Amino acid sequence: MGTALIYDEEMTRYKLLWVDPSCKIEVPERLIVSYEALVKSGLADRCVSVPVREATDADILLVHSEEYLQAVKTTPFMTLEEMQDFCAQYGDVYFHPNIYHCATLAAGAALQLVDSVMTGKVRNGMALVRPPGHHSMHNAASGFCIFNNVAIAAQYAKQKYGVKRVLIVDWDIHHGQGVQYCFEDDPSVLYFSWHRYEHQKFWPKLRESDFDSVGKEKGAGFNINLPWNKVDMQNSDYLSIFHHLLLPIAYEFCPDLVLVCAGFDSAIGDPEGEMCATPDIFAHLTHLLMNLAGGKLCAVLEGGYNLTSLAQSVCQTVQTLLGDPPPRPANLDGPCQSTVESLHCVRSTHRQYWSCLKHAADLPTFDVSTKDLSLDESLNSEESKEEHVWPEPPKRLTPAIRAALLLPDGITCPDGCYRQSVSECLDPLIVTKLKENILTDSEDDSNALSTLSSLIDLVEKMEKDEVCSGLALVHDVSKAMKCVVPHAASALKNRVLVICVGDGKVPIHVSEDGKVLMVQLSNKESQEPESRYFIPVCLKKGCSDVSGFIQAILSLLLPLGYEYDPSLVVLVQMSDSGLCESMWLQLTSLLRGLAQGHMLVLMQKGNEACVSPTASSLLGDPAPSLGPLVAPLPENVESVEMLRHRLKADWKLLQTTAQDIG
Ligand SMILES: COCC(O)(O)CCCCCNCCCN
Ligand SMILES: [Zn+2]
Repeated sequence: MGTALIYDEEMTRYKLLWVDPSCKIEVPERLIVSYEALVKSGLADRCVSVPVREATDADILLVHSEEYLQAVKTTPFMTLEEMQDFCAQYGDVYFHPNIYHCATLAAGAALQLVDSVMTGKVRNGMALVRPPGHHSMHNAASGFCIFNNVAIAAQYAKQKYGVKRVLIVDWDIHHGQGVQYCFEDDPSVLYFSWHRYEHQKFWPKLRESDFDSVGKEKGAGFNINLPWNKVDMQNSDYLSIFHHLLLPIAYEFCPDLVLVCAGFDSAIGDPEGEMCATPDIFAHLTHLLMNLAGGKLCAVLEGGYNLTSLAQSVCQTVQTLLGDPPPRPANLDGPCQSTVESLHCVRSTHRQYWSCLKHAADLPTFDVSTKDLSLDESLNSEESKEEHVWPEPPKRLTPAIRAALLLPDGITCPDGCYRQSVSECLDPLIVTKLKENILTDSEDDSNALSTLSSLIDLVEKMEKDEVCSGLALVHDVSKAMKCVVPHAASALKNRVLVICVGDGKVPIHVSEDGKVLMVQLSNKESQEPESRYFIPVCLKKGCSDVSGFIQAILSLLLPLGYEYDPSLVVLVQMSDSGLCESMWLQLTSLLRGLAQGHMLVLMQKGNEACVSPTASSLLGDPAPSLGPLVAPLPENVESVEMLRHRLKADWKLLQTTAQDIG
């Protein structure tokens, strides 16, 4: 199934007709440069083009009042003065004779996207729309928004498709107060928004945008606000919030549909956001959401005012929706102090609502609301705002072969995958190396020899970007590891992240040089690790504690993986991994976000049934939903937390509390 792209140039046909400094950034070119970048990059052609439609009155009345709709309907017939008077009652929004029509198309586009995804016509999609939506309220326009496109889409999905749970992720840099108000008491819609806040000094300057607005009555816990109290936030800050706040709750909530208020004013260069996160981060944010709801994800454009970073960010998002692995995240750092404070506050505030946060620390004792008087922001006047420059996002080449499989005879190769032939012509150099290090002389049977040298051949194709990912079903995964890992680590620029799932003994000694980072997920008592680069994660009852396992992945393994930034991931399914298939597929899919998708999966013969589903993960298909999660086993939470506490000095992306940051 493909990716829908919804765009209609009619939505470029309105603009600001008078002088208003607060509205001048919302220009038609925003849509034009975004669409043109998708066309120029060839991404538009890879999408399924879906037409817009006009939202009906009934659609709009799902969120807005009759009188508000009627009032907006009169604007096309207003004089300029009447329009300006009409705007004066709202904040930071302008009207135009054609804006009502465009607003019905923007809302209609979001509904077309929901229809396309919910009917299975496409897997996911993006709608490029204006006017944006997340500020508009039941009775009022606000912040360039007329109708709340995403809120209408959520109500529509519930009403028309009986969707039980909708997750709305709002990565726009402004708080979508309109969405918050709409679903405040509704436990079927989980609204997550991060937003520039600066202790209520930044627009829309609302007290209810702070982290303690958790929702009301039945909706308590289903509204999550992450305030950015400083600017210049970076990729590490954004990833930390996803790993330690949004994703654990999202997996526990287990949505049937994910809607994204995809505003790109949170990208570097934007005059509103003044953040430093680079456009490629949106590939990772998208990727990290794509394994929820079985991949049913609808992204709807909100803000984004730097035409360069907007266009780049839109392309990063769409390319990931198409299944291409994200680019390697450039030089991640840890989250900054302000981020960790906000993270700490939100986690402890939501602890009572979400079992994944039960272990979260208490609210910090120090007064988090200390205005940072040291650097008076007002000094930060126009002149001193240096022009941000950033490199073009890395070319995300899509290797000719997305997944190459090395399978024993008799096992069919799943569709879309390339069968790695067991090489006949063995490279004598490799043969000797194998004989010396791996094969005991007794069994230098040609079969093992050819399998292992084919494995090496596969890894080399991955290094040359001829192949994106690989899967090998072998007799002995330990031997395969001993053959592949040292070989891959020996290449100069390589860093190899090895994840072993299962209780077998890891057959590789991990040196301190950092070329290999080994993580073993098993139910073996966690002994003291031999080296800084061997991390044993002990999960009782194997991996049947699904929520304990997903917690370990999201708040331990992924932060480690992103910070380590490997060039290759080797994922080993030891014989007795005891992992349920859907958990295994979530792990495979999530790890694809690393190493630009260069992942080699080693599976023990006997797990034939798992080959095809794993291959579809390697092809970019979303993993099936895990279903609603119960509380993780306390002893698993305990062991993961202890490990995290021990490792966070070395691995800064593991920090979640103000104390952590030291
Ligand atoms: C939902 O639309 C996307 C948006 O959130 O970006 C709208 C932002 C309105 C920002 C209003 N203040 C502008 C001050 C100009 N310096
Ligand atoms: Zn915005």
